[in-house]
Amino acid sequence: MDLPEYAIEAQGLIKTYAATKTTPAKLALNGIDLKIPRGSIFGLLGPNGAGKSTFINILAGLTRKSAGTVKIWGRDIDERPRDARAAIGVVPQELAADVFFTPRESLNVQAGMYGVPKAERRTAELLNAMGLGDKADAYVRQLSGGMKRRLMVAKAMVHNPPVLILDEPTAGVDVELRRQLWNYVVGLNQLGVTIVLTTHYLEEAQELCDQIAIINRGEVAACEPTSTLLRRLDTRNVVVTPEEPVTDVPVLAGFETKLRAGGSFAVTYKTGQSSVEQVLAAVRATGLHIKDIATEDPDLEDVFLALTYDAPGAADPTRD
Ligand SMILES: Nc1ncnc2c1ncn2[C@@H]1O[C@H](COP(=O)(O)OP(=O)(O)OP(=O)(O)O)[C@@H](O)[C@H]1O
Repeated sequence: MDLPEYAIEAQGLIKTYAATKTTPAKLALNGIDLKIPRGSIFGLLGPNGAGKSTFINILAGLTRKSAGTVKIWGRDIDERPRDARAAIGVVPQELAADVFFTPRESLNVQAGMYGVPKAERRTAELLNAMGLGDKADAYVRQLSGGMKRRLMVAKAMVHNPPVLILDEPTAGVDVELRRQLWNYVVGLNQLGVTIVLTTHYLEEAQELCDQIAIINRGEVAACEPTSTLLRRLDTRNVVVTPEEPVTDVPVLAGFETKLRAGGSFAVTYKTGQSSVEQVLAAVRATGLHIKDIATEDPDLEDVFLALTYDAPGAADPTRD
């Protein structure tokens, strides 16, 4: 069978939520074009209200789009809605566990809904993979928030979909469980599952995703390989540790400086305008002796802020 080049393709996707008695109509997606390559771990980032959940809910068949086309695993959601939906597993943002079932029952019910024959069910395997093996027969209401979250990932995978979508999966999950969850997700990706996730943990997206789309006000502000996105920001820091720790940040002509822990300080420069050499010359000119230096690349937080807050229309009050 030919595999599609893209796990998900959206073109000209528009969603307007209809007005109600108390709220005006809301344009949540304003022409989204996105191609999510098969086999990738793709991050969808954006501020609150950017439209990420709307996009995911359209993929999941929970929200109707207003215009545009969407293909999941090459299947158009209008022409082949059932086939398209069978190709994705979605872990929603809200914890919506069925409190009357045990995890084992919950997975079996879900598998039944997707028509997975009993012989092909992987209930025990999925529960073990999510660290829930010993809770298989506990009541779901006795599980912690992190356990419920992992149960939802297991549920999303019962029909073995080639695409797994996680809407802010680590919100409210502690650091260790988050690690475990990501290890499992990366493991699935290595088996060939395409992963799409939304997260507010920018460091996490930077660490995990090979490609990132930044959504802002219902539009794609950027969609690039993570490394390209990071290179876009041309500011760098040089962290200088002087022989004698400083308590006041030195004033350097033409550079911004900030105090760091332990008497070090960071000097920010633009790669297009200056060089590390020039930074060091400016430091020496103040009479300081340099013990050590380190350079820092920008992190996604910087890129994100630059793209979402300087984007054209960002200050347009008519859009909210
Ligand atoms: N059912 C709805 N009816 C009307 N407006 C809605 C509805 N759902 C979402 N919106 C609005 O559409 C916009 C996009 O919301 P959406 O939930 O998709 O954003 P998001 O990027 O997922 O945000 P968050 O990170 O907070 O989850 C927001 O302005 C939101 O208030």
